[in-house]
Amino acid sequence: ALELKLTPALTLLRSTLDQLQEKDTAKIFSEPVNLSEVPDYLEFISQPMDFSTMRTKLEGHAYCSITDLEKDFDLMITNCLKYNSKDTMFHKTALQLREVGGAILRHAHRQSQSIG
Ligand SMILES: CCOC(=O)c1ccc2c(c1)NC(=O)[C@@H](C)N2
Repeated sequence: ALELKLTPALTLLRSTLDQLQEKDTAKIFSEPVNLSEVPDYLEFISQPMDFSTMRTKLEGHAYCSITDLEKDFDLMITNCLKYNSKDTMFHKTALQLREVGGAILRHAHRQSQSIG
């Protein structure tokens, strides 16, 4: 039935998002960049993204596949790499999260193929 078919897909999306967020130990990606703290952020970044926004989208059925989730993860990382210069903790942290996140997403893609 439909409800049985959808549940594994949502469960895989949730567990993948949880695994990605767990690797953000400094929690710099947990919430949207604070625009009062970083007033020029939107001059450089047209589409902000963060894990709380991704979770709201996930629960709102905005992601139909792991690929959809991966697109927002990549957006979040590239925003950080663009805005923050190479010598910042933010930039270095984003590079590391991109690597470890890639492995998590590759595994999730494989699992997704097996649940159809
Ligand atoms: C309370 C001050 O917080 C920040 O200035 C700040 C807090 C979190 C941030 C960030 C800035 N910049 C970023 O690019 C993303 C990755 N995270």
